Amino acid sequence: MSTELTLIIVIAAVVLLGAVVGIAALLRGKKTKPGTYTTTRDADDPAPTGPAPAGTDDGVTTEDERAAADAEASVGPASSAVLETPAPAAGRLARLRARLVKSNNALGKGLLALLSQDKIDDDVWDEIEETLLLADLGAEATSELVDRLRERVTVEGLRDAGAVRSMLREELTLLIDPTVDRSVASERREDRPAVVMVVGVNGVGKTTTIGKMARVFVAEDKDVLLGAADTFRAAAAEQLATWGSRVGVPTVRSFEDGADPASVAYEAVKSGIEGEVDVVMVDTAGRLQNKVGLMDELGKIKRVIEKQAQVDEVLLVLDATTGQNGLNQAKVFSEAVNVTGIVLTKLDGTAKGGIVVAIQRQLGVPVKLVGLGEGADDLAPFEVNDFVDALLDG
Ligand SMILES: Nc1nc2c(ncn2[C@@H]2O[C@H](COP(=O)(O)OP(=O)(O)OP(=O)(O)O)[C@@H](O)[C@H]2O)c(=O)[nH]1
Repeated sequence: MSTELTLIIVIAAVVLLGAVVGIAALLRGKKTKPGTYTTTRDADDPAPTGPAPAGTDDGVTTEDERAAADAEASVGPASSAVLETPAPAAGRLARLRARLVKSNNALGKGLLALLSQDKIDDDVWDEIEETLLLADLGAEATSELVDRLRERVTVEGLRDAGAVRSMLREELTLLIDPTVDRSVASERREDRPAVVMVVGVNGVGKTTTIGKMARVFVAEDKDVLLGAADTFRAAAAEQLATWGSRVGVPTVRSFEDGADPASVAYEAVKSGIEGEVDVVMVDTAGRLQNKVGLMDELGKIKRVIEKQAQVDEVLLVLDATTGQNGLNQAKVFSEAVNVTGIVLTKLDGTAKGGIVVAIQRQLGVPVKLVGLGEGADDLAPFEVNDFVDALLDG
């Protein structure tokens, strides 16, 4: 073979290889613009930044527009030297069951013992009722459950311990309602990320919950972005950014004292749209000078976000140990923003697991997630069957 022919073959081979690599790259597609991160999980990804957005003329108040235009949020640290690998979310409630069992022995064991007695007279029914009320089930659900159990005991007669257990399991399951959709919006809709706002009074565990949820989404291989719109408490943004950086999730925050929370929320969602992430989670303040101010602020944050994307989920975080007080808070919040789900935290620290039932029934909003400890992965999707099992099998 002549040298020229060999040269031609080599050149042709190089051109062919280049074409194949080029086509492969095109086929793989590009999710984000150059300069923005392609996944939140690469430690060396540059964080997205962008100019402050301008207000729009779609009928939202001037104040809201100014909030959007004044945004000066910036992205906090997105990388950490060693990224943690969060535990998968599936089956977490079952895995964390011991935490519930420990705190809810009184409810499950108490009911089983009472219902397994040879003779269930009025005094026993009173005790059953008291046990349920003490577990924070609420008056309405308690009387409904007692009526149902009385009817069944009368019709079906007294049974052995196994039968009593399965009767209780059936009735508690019905009460908590296994048919309710408890999924949390975390899928992109057309060209927008899912937007999740997290609200609740201070100290209930909002920031911690967002951090834990970010880990759940990362475990599901989703791109996540956090927005630190709790500008009331200076350390809150730092706390949120730290949670994010542990799993390579960036946080949009403002370094300005007392920055407008709506601006930060706007910037976060804008970055999320530009970076084509799957889900943006916005943390909010739980404390302001007064209740009216807080509620106004939450409404404003939501309206400002909605200039660019629908708010798919408003999660209200409630501390399970606060009982009835938590319910009163919930009512106030649901007047300000349309709450779509409850995260019940600190369920590991209370024997009052019945609050799950009371909250759902009184608010008409499902419990979607439960916090079962301070650990990074101590948050579980709420599963009715696992929850009832934990109550009864302690
Ligand atoms: N035992 C237990 N502790 C929890 C749980 N969730 C949160 N906590 C703790 O509750 C405390 C308050 O949590 P934060 O996330 O700071 O609360 P926050 O609602 O963001 O508070 P503000 O930013 O002041 O509004 C922290 O010490 C958390 O570790 C849980 O499920 N179980």
